[in-house]
Formats: sequence, structure tokens, C-alpha cells
Amino acid sequence: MPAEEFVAGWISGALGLVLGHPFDTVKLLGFFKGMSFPIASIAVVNSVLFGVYSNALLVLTATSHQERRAQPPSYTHVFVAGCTGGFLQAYCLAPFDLIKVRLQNQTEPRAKQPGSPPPRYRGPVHCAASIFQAEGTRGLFRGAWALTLRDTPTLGIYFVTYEWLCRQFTPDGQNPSSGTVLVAGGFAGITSWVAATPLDVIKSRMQMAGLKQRAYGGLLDCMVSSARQEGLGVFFRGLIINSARAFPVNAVTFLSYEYLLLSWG
Ligand SMILES: CN(C)C(=N)NCCC[C@H](N)C(=O)O
Repeated sequence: MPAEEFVAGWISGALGLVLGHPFDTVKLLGFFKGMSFPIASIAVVNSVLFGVYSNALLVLTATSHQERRAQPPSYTHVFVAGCTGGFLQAYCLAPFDLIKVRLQNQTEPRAKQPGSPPPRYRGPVHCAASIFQAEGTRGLFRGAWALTLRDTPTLGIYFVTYEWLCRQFTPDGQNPSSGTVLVAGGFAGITSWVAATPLDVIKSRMQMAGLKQRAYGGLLDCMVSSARQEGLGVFFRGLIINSARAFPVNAVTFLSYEYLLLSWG
């Protein structure tokens, strides 16, 4: 199994993450104050995504990354490989994503302040340990099912959008220019987040259910009761910030991924 795609995925995920840092800080109220935890976690998840995607295409089309410009895979193969990468990355992402959502929704300040209640979670590691103590390993995978439903098709869409846009602006058999990769990567990010946002909202609610007294009968119950109480607009919460963040993050992720694989030959 070629490993360079995993390494390129890790490095490009880390670079995208640095670029998305200002958006994440706004969105996550300081979860990403330090960079070491997200780089150690989210970049690893990106490595799984790109590594599995490329190896799935190798199995489906018998072509390596370098051969795919001369023999482009069909969009069906790209979609299936993207869904496979999305499915596996969702399981790796699940515990990290749960910690992110729990910290994001914590209203008490993280450092103890006079007169305020002590924070439930003091940071990512303390949050993971507390969830594990209270709810066991299963607790750490709360919401993983919704995450899988969110990421499997949307990562298929992500890679199809990227490939389609690259092919529109690149003569047959040639590598796309840096400008094309940036634009195609950016739009792939936006398209995938537009498709993912409704399930992203539901997933976050289910991940919070272990903490709040609100329990849902399942994914469908969460969807129906959220829509009944707050209207259909609830499924598009966070869409603007997700999209604004997605363009630069994914433009840089794809540019560095392509560049690294090209320079490694
Ligand atoms: C759930 N969705 C839509 C995705 N995971 N899309 C792929 C983008 C991944 C990138 N690290 C980012 O955070 O935008």
C-alpha cells in the first residue's frame, strides 16, 4: 500500500488547519487556542482521508496518483473512493470531534475565575478523560453514526467537485496549474460543507445529548424535533462560516497535497 499519500495528507491537513485557525478560533471559542492538539488529531484524520482515497482509487482503477492525469478515473470511481475515505475518516474523527463539540458548547470559562462555577472540562485531554470515565469507550464515539452519514457522501462530493473543476481548466493529460488547484480545492471544500451542514447540525446535537438533559430517540427523532421547534432554517446553521472557512483551508490543502506528491515523483 503506497504510504506517501498518507504523509502528504497529514502535512496538507496541518497546513490547511493553520490557515483555518482564525475561523476556528471564532467558531470554537478558543478550542484551537493551542495548535498542538488539532495538528495531532485533525491532521491525522486528513491523512486517513487522502491516504484511503488514493489507495481505494488504486484498487478500483489500477493507477497510481502519478498515472491518473494520463488515465483519469471515472467520476463514479472518484465518488466511491471519496466515500470510502470519508467513511473511514469519520470513525477516526469521532472522538476528536466529540471533544471539540463539548468544549465549544461549554459556557463556563476554562480557567477558574472568582465567583464563577468551575469549568466542567479544563481542556481537550481532561474532556476526553472525563467522558471516558463517565460513559466509557462508547461515550467517546457518541454521534459517530451521524458523523459517518455526514462524511461518507459529502467526501464523495468533495473529490468529484475537485476532479471535475480541475478537468474543466486543464488540457488532457497535463497536471492542473497551481491556480486551478487552488480554485478547485476551495470550491470542493465549499460544496462539501454545503452538503454536510444539515447533518453537521444534527450530529452536534446528538453529541451534546450525553451532557444536557435532552435525550433524542435517535437521528430521525433529533431531526424531526429540531425542525418542529426551530423551523427548517435550523439545518443551515453555521453554513456561512463553514463555507468561508472551507475555501482557504481546502485550497491550501489540495495545493500542498498535489505539490508534495509531484515533488516526491
Ligand atoms: C464534512 N466535510 C464537508 C468535510 N470533511 N469536507 C472535507 C474538508 C476537510 C477539511 N479538513 C475541512 O475541514 O474543511
